[in-house]
Amino acid sequence: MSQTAILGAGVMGETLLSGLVRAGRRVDHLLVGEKRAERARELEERYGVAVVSNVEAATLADTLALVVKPQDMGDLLAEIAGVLRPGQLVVSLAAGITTAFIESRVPDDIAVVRVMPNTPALVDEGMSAISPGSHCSDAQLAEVEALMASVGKVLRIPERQQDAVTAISGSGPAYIFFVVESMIEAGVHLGLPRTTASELVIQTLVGSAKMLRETGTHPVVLREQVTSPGGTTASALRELEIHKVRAAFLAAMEAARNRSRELAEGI
Ligand SMILES: NC(=O)C1=CN([C@@H]2O[C@H](COP(=O)(O)OP(=O)(O)OC[C@H]3O[C@@H](n4cnc5c(N)ncnc54)[C@H](OP(=O)(O)O)[C@@H]3O)[C@@H](O)[C@H]2O)C=CC1
Ligand SMILES: O=C(O)[C@@H]1CCC=N1
Repeated sequence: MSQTAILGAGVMGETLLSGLVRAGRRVDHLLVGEKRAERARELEERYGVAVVSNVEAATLADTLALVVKPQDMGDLLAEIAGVLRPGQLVVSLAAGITTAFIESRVPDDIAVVRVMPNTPALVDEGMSAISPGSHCSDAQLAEVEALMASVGKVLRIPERQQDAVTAISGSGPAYIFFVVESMIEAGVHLGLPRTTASELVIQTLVGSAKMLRETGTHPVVLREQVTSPGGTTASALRELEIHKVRAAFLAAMEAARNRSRELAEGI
């Protein structure tokens, strides 16, 4: 089997690494590029994976997953470009960074794929959107699809949709955690013990998510089923509308989409 290297093993890089290990990928077919010695030791102990320099990883691996911050991508590409060879596949998981940005910094015969993953990959419920660069073959795109399928669902999308996808599923888990946190706090305000409020909210979230996925019913219909005429839910939803929560979600996701575009310009 071919060697895969993960360059940048922070939150998302380690999430991918752990998912590949869980999916049965042999650790001797994985490499990690990490510059901090302490972090390298931690990853070696936790996964038994070899942690090497970026240049060594880029020399040895067939597929390179770049999982550094968008602001660090230029430096990383400058560091490894000289050792890249024809036939290698570069997969970027960074927000904002376009395949054109990467292609302009690596040799012509390197295939590039852009991926927007999310952290639920940690529990194999990730959502990844993938887009091929200008000279990526179907087989190479399928390889990335298989790589990300080991930690959840994968969608192929045109690259022009990547900034919007980043705003929805890439950042999405944070919005959901924010809602959960807010509901737990509300439960505490209403006098419930924090543990009770947490259990109620988390199970409600899991149950609602399962209903959405398993019934395929539109969320409006599911919401209406909960909303008894003149009842408690109608009172709550009226407050959410008065406080413009729907408009706030739209504004928030537009801001995330715009930030993704800015990251591409190195702002
Ligand atoms: N977190 C998330 O939910 C998601 C993140 N992403 C993308 O994943 C990427 C990483 O994000 P995230 O994991 O959150 O960020 P982190 O800061 O947790 O991880 C980035 C890692 O890259 C390391 N790093 C920086 N420069 C280099 C280098 N030259 N060589 C090797 N490693 C390097 C950093 O080390 P050090 O700390 O020592 O600088 C750090 O460990 C970003 O591009 C982000 O857009 C995409 C979707 C979701
Ligand atoms: O906040 C960020 O920039 C990254 C990209 C999507 C989720 N986290």
